[in-house]
Amino acid sequence: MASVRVAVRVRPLNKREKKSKVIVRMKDNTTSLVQAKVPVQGDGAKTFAYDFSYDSTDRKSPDFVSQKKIFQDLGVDVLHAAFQGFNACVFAYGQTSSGKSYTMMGEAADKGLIPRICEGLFCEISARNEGDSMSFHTEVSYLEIYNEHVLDLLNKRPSSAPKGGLRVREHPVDGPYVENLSRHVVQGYGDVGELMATGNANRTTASTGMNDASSRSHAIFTIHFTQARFDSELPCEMLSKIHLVDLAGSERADATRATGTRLKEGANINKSLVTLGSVISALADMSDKQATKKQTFIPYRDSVLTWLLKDSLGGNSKTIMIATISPADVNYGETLSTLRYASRAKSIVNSPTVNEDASVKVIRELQEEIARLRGLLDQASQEVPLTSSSTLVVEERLQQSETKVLELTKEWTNKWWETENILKEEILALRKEGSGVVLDSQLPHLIGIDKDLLSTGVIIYHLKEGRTLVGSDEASDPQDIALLGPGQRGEHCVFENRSGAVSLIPHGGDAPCLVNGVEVTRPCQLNQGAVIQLGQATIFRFNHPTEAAQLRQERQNGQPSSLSLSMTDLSKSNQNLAKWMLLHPR
Ligand SMILES: Nc1ncnc2c1ncn2[C@@H]1O[C@H](COP(=O)(O)OP(=O)(O)OP(=O)(O)O)[C@@H](O)[C@H]1O
Repeated sequence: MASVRVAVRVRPLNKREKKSKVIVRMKDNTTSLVQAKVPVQGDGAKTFAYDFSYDSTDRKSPDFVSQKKIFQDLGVDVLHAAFQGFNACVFAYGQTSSGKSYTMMGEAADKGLIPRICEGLFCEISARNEGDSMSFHTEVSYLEIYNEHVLDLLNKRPSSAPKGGLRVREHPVDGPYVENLSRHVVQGYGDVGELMATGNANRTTASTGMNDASSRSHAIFTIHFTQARFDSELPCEMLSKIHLVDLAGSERADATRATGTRLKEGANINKSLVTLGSVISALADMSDKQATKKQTFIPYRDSVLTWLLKDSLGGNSKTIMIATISPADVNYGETLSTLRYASRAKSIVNSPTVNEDASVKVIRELQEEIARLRGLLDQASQEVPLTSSSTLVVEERLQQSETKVLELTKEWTNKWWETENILKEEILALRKEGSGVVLDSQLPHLIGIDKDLLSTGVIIYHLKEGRTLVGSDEASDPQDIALLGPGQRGEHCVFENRSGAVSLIPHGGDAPCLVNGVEVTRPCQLNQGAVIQLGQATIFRFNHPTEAAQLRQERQNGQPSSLSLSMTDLSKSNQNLAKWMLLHPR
C-alpha cells in the first residue's frame, strides 16, 4: 500500500499580476493562503500540510525551489520505482497559467520533470549496462485528450486518425489502454527529445485571457520500460509504465474571457477535471471508510482522462500529484480550491505491485514446482518410501516440468535477444502500430518480397552512400547483396547512392533488371515505392524515407504530388511484370 504523494508549487508573479499582492506563504512542508481583503483574527491564513511545499516565487530567495530540486525530490523516486518494476505516475493539476507545463516539460534552458526523468532513465541504463548483465528496452507514447477525444501526438497522419479520436479499451489484466496508439522504441535521450518536440508541437494550445500559450488538452506522456536478466539461471523480466501527465487548466470562463471554441474546450476540460475531482473524492472516502469496509463506487469511466489513469488513482502505481498555484491575490478562489483538491488527494491509497512478465512468472512457478518434486523424491529415498508407481508419477511430472522450463526459457531468451539485436542497428526503429509492428529505417533501402511461399521474415537491405554490388556467389569479387534464383548473374547490377539520390545501374547482357515492370538497360534513378525485379524471381520494393516524408508533407499541404509512382502506375507496373514473365518463362 502507498499513499499518493502530494507536492504544491507556487510560481513567480507574472506580468498580468504585477499589481497583485502575494498571498501564498510556505514553511517546511506547509502552504498557507492569506486572505488579503477580509482580514479576520490574525491574518486569516488557511494552512495545509503536504509532502512537499515548493516556493518558486523568487529566484534570488534562499528558499527558492528550482526545477532541479523538484527532479531530485520527485523524479528520482519515479526512477527508483521504475527500476524496481513498479508503475509510476506524476500528474500536474492547477489553474490555467499556474505553471503545470513549466513544471512537467519546462523550457529548453530549464528543463522540467519529463525531460529530466527521461535523461535520468538513460543515464541509469548506461551505468547499469556497464555493471551487470541486465538488458533494457524502452518505448514511449504521447497522447492528448482534447474535447474528450484521444489523439496520438506522435502519429498525426490523417489516414490513421479516426474521426472522434482513438478508442479506449480495457485489458482484463493490464487495464485501460488506447487502441492503435503508436509506441516508439527509444535508445537514448536524443530519440526521446525528438519525439517530445514532435508531440509538443502537435499539442493543442491557444492564447487565452490568462496564458499566451495555454494547453487546451490533457497530455499523457508514457514510458514503457522493460528490464530483463538471468538471475541464477532464471529469467527475470519486469515491465513498468510511467505516466507523466500535464493536465489542462482548471478554469472559470469569466477569468479566461472564453467564448466560442475556447468556451467549449473549457467545458470539456472541466468535465474531465470534475470527474477527476469525483474520483479523488470517492477514493479518499473509501480510504476513510476502510475501517467500516463500505464499498464506494469510483466513476472512472465518466471521463476519458480518469479511465486512462485508473491504475494511477487508487490502483497499481506509485503516484505523485503536483498542484501548481499562482501567488497572486486575484486568484485567491482558484488557489484555495486547488489546495483543497490537493489535500483530498493525499488520502488516496494505491496498491503498487512489481509487474512481472507473464511467461517469466510461469517459468518461476514451474521452478518452484520442480524444487518441490525434487524434495519429494529426496525424502522418499531417505525417510518415507513411495510406492514404485508413485515414484514414477513424480519423476514423470518432474521431467515434464523441466522440459517445459527449458522450452519456455529458450523461447523467452530468443524473443528478447532478437529484439535487442535488431535494435542495435541504430538506423532501424521498431514501433507498434495497432496489432502490427512497423520497422522504420532512416536510410534508403530495399525490402525483399520473396516468391518462395515457404520463406518467412522480412529482409531489408540498406543502400548506404556509395555503391552496393548485387550478384551471386559466382562473381569473382564478393557482392554486398548475394542472391540466388533463376536469371541471377554473378555480377547482376549495382545500386549507387550519391547524396541520397539512388540509381540502379544494370550490368546488361543476360542479367535482367526491371523497374516498375519495365526492363532497364541504362542507369535509372529510383523513386519512393518503385518495384524492382532482378532476374526472374527476386523482387524488391524500394523505399526512400526522406523522399516519402517530403511527399507526405506535400500531400498534407494540398500541393500537387510529385510522387512518380501513383496507384495506376503501380497496377500498370504489375501488368508489365506479368507480361515480362510470360515472355521470359523460367
Ligand atoms: N516556476 C516557474 N518559474 C518561472 N516561470 C514560470 C513558472 N511556472 C510557470 N511559469 C511561467 O508562467 C507561464 C504559464 O505557465 P504554464 O504554461 O506552465 O502554465 P499552465 O498551468 O501549464 O497553463 P495552461 O493550463 O493554460 O496550459 C509561462 O510563461 C511559464 O514560463
